[in-house]
Amino acid sequence: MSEKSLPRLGVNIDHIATIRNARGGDHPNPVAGAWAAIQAGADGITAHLREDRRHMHDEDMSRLQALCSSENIPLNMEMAATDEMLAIASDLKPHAICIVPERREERTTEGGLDVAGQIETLTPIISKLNANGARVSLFIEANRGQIEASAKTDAKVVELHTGAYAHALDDGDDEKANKILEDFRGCAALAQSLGLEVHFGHGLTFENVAPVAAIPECMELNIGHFIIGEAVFMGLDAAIKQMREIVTEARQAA
Ligand SMILES: CC(=O)[C@@H](O)[C@H](O)COP(=O)(O)O
Ligand SMILES: NCC(=O)COP(=O)(O)O
Repeated sequence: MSEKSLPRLGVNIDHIATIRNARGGDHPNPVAGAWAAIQAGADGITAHLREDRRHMHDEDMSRLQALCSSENIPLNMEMAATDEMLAIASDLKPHAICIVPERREERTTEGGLDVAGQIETLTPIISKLNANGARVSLFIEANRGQIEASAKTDAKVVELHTGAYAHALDDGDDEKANKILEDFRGCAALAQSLGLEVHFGHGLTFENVAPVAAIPECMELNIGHFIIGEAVFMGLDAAIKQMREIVTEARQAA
């Protein structure tokens, strides 16, 4: 079988900071976690600086950027489209920025960004981030209207939110999960045809990642909560390597 291009594996280290913050000290340190993830073969580090700073803190982001640039590994900063975050990102200059929706009261990122409904406010922010040297992605649901709107901005990438797919499988609703996978395939092809690179992320696990990794347009997967949780049982190195193995096998078999 000929070698197929493999999706990059971005490891999201937010929830190392969640554990650290439970006690307010410095352990476990997310930057040390990022270093360990890089040693285990992560292709990139993803970190979400939330407006409420529930996990990553500003100084974590500066230290992550220093680590990633010295290791020559891309840092993907997730952020809301606010003036505060734009100013931080402009100083930090990470390799990539993923603009995500944020609701202060939410438990996690519960949906995709409404690019179609906010195109006027998002476009100048994306342009400023681009001018600052970042590759900008938009975290959206697999919806054709959102993809078409994303292509009208200066963003180079869309990351399709896999949360609803993961929840459908958790609920045993295979029919719904399969329908969402069909949407992923159609939307990934549409996005690529419009010149957008396609990433996927949120709620991905050893159990559910394979069909997503098999989508030929998928260039990057961003996975955090499950890998960090699984590291409690098998170690971070083994969890990342196992995820990489599943992703590679899925893509090679596609
Ligand atoms: C956008 C996204 O999906 C990530 O930010 C990730 O889920 C981080 O964890 P929380 O959503 O729990 O902050
Ligand atoms: N953009 C999604 C991400 O970075 C990781 O999401 P999760 O695996 O923590 O749910």
